Amino acid sequence: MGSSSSRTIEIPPGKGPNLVGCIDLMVDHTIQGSFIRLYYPCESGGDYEKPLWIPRQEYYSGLANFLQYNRRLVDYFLQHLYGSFKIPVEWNAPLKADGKYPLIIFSHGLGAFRTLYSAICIEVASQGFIVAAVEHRDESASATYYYEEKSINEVQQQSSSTSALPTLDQLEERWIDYKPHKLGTQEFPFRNHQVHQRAEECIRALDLMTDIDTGKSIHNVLEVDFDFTKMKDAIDLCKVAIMGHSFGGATAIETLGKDQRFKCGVALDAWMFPLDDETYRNVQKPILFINSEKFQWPVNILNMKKLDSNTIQRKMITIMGTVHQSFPDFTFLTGSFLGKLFGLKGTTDPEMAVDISDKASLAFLQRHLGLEKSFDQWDPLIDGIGDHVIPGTNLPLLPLSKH
Ligand SMILES: CCN(CC)CCN(C[C@]12C[C@](c3ccc(C(F)(F)F)cc3)(C1)C2)C(=O)Cn1c(SCc2ccc(F)cc2)nc(=O)c2c1C=CC2
Repeated sequence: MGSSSSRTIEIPPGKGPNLVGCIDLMVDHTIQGSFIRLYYPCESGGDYEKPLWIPRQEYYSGLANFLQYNRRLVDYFLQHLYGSFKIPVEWNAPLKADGKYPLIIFSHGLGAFRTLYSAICIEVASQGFIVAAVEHRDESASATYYYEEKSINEVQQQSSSTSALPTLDQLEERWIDYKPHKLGTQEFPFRNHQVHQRAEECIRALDLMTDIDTGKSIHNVLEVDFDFTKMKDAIDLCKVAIMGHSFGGATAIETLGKDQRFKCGVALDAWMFPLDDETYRNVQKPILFINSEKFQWPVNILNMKKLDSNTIQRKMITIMGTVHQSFPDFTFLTGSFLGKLFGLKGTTDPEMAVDISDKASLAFLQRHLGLEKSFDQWDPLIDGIGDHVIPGTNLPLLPLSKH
């Protein structure tokens, strides 16, 4: 890492053979709709702009609110630092026509939103996947938005449009901020309700990707001119998996229990608290738990072990020298001093940590989606064999587990 002046902080580009395209998709405009940042293998040779990492100012004030620091100060600080920051993808580039791609649905953590795991999503897409990073409307995101029809009389003032689907000028933007659980109330029912809503949103995202694969005409509320009919027959709907970080890890497990179309899951530092007993009974699919060294605690690990099985592959590894924030993008975007101060970096180099997580994920996805790639070269990582990884957990578990 050069000195702070010469250092360029950036999200690493994908290591795979594909250039990565990116587009935002909201269908329909209501709070029940899907809001996705799509990463996909794209054609090379074009000259496409790179999209903003955090595309709207409102996300910064949402983050400031979530972080419970001085809202105006953090809002200003984050905007000043990251406001013009772009990610290494080709915005609105045409999909690379190369048969059917396996599909990953990605679920963000508490206080995050759809764009903050771009390093992982870009790497997976570069390896030949379509990745749909959903934005949850369960009030767990730092901020998110949807639209409502303007009251009818306002709309009548405008050109009375005949098209059934409203256009942006007839819609009102509505923002939802992060909602902390009310102190003094039970946190479990609140988070459990959210994890069920989050799973439904992942299922609806798969329904939307299924519509896109059938070539159905898609009305993208976000008036970007991406032609989704180009994705007809490009998604292998028999090879669908779900990934998520922290609350998103719990969401991945919940979704696997609800919808058999998802064939396996990768839970990155899962937060198991929101899950109910029925979910543990319902999940019958392979799961890879990739844990950080510092985030986990005994009860959370024991909840993961409740999913151990002799018949269904359930794997757990821990990447040493990592923290909870080693998975989201912020781990790349601060110098080591601030990074360690805010708990955004561990002692293991951030790129190496995410690289290990990505390789273990790809090996697990190849094994359980039946891919014909070379990701099986990283199979040892799934068994906790390799630099900076151990099998299972680093935690000294409760004596209970000895019996
Ligand atoms: C005070 C707020 N208090 C609320 C419960 C705890 C806040 N907190 C620890 C934080 C997030 C932290 C963070 C981020 C980002 C900067 C920045 F400066 F770089 F922007 C700084 C400092 C502050 C590390 C977590 O919630 C940890 N966590 C997360 S963090 C997901 C996330 C959020 C925002 C991001 F920008 C990136 C990633 N996702 C989960 O699903 C769960 C947990 C805990 C249990 C379940």
